[in-house]
Amino acid sequence: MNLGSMGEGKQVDAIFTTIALPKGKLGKDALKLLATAGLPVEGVDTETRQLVFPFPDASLRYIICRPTDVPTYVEYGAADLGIVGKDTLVESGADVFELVDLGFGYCRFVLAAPRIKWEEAGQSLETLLSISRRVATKFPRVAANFFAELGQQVEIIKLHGNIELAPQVGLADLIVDIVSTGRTLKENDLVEVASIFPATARLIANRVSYRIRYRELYSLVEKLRQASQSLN
Ligand SMILES: Nc1ncnc2c1ncn2[C@@H]1O[C@H](COP(=O)(O)OP(=O)(O)OP(=O)(O)O)[C@@H](O)[C@H]1O
Ligand SMILES: O=P(O)(O)OC[C@H]1O[C@H](OP(=O)(O)OP(=O)(O)O)[C@H](O)[C@@H]1O
Repeated sequence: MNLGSMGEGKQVDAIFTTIALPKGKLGKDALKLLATAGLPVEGVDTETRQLVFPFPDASLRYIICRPTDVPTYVEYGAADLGIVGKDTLVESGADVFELVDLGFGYCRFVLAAPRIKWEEAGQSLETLLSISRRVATKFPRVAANFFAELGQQVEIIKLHGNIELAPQVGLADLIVDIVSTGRTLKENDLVEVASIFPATARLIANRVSYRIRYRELYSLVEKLRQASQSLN
């Protein structure tokens, strides 16, 4: 919920609905979803330096965020709605409503190991984990939950990208990362040794604004839900 300026030099107290859009891999599909839902998208680009796109006639504005920041903008109410990968959402631990599985941006979390280590362990996860204790990941919360469920104690090393590098230079024995085509694992001679959970893009909402502005937001959410169904 935000107070916006309505142009013509005239300041009007208009309540904009703010939607946080991710730049990067999900940006294009997010814009396609908005267009399919009949929302304005003229001139919106998730990859430029313009970070706010207001549409006063529709009382709507989009803000362009780093994907990992989308849950934060929504949780704090700087955005009413947001589009974010389930992977990022779970990792953030943000207290938001998860409203719609939008279907695009499919990937899945895996535990992966260097092929040679996996073979040395006789392709047994138990054996592998008895000799491999350091895990590199961009997703420490997801990794910690996964190992806690297995009842395994490991050391988790947080990285910000190119996770597949860590086992090649001895920083870690294993990685927890998202996989889509599997190409990156293959190119780095890593193999999936356990599947954790799948992820797709989600529509999320700020808990307070979704309650207070239920009517407007519900109608927007339904348009987006129907658009996602028609695209999948
Ligand atoms: N290889 C992939 N194939 C398909 N979807 C992916 C892939 N990698 C990531 N995703 C999905 O796209 C989302 C955004 O990924 P992207 O690489 O654009 O940003 P990021 O680097 O994870 O975020 P940040 O820049 O904030 O760290 C991920 O959270 C995930 O849901
Ligand atoms: O299975 P694939 O289709 O090869 O995709 C998987 C890769 O995509 C993601 O990386 P990203 O491109 O987001 O870069 P990052 O390492 O900087 O996170 C993920 O972390 C893998 O490295």
